[in-house]
Amino acid sequence: MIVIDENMVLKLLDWDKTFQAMEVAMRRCTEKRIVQTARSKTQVLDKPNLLVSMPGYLEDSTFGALGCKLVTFFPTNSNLPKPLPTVMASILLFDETTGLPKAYVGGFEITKWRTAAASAVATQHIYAKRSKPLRVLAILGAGEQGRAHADCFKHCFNFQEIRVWNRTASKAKSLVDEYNKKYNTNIFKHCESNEKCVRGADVIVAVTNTSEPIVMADWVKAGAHINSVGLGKTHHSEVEEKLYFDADVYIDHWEGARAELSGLIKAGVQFKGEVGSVIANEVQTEDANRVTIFQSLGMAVEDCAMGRLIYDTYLKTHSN
Ligand SMILES: NC(=O)C1=CN([C@@H]2O[C@H](COP(=O)(O)OP(=O)(O)OC[C@H]3O[C@@H](n4cnc5c(N)ncnc54)[C@H](OP(=O)(O)O)[C@@H]3O)[C@@H](O)[C@H]2O)C=CC1
Ligand SMILES: O=C([O-])C1=[NH+]CCC1
Repeated sequence: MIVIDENMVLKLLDWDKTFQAMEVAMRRCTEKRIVQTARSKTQVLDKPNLLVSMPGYLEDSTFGALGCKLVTFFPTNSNLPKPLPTVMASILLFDETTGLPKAYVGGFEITKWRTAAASAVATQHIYAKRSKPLRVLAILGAGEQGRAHADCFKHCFNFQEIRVWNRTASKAKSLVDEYNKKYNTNIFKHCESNEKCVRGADVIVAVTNTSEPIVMADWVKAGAHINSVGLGKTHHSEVEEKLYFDADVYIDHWEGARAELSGLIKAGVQFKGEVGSVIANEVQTEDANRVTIFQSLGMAVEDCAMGRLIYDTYLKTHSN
């Protein structure tokens, strides 16, 4: 079995290929060329800490794979004397003919990259391909995912302003300073409040652990697109609930949504469709003034596609 550790994974990752892998995973999902069930969650007794297993099979000549991601979600890690990431992951790939384990692939970087790229794919297909404005991006949350989204959206789109807000302001300020230097630009701007960050933004990315809404309906401009990524207490705690009734809400996978968005479903929110069906041009939002929301849950087959991409790239670059 090949071991591809986090350092190696980071060397092999590439935004364009990650975007392509997410497009394929989402599209195959809608074409029913995947198998994945709702994730199973093992909670560490009375703590909020979870071990989550995400097995999946994706049929595709380029990105297809049989694999399982094991992900830990330990929000208490941020309070440790030496903080550790709150989301960590490992991916196992198996030979789809024999079932033999093929590779262990570190899943920490992959989880960041593929989640950010899934938001970018959703933004491209639900929003940008309708020739909607891409002037101001608002990122709420400057943790691992906030940083990955900042890199990914800088790479995939051409925003004139990328605003960043974080509950702990110093982290957003560090991100802004670091990214303006890294990209030799001044488009990254720190926002003192989530309201200032959201008002007037064309595209909004929420990537926090909040269990209280941080994107209020009245602040969101007509026709804006929101990627809500954070898990929080439920998978829809970042956006004020009333906005879900006035928006077209897209999901990554029906089965995952039924299991993990039961709160929204019980409240009566209807989902417009999977992102895969938008990629396939089967569903689209027609009204330019309607807000769109991608409620990102994350899918096992996204990790399968990434495992395959990294495995193949590793073999190509380490042929001996
Ligand atoms: N949909 C998907 O596919 C995936 C979703 N996720 C989810 O994305 C979220 C972010 O993950 P990640 O960046 O790795 O986590 P980090 O721990 O690195 O960052 C957490 C962020 O949430 C903020 N936050 C925590 N509590 C609150 C609160 N009450 N109000 C406002 N902000 C708060 C933190 O702010 P501060 O700095 O002030 O503490 C920080 O910006 C998590 O909920 C995670 O489960 C992760 C992977 C995949
Ligand atoms: O899909 C994923 O890996 C996750 N979703 C929420 C936390 C981790």
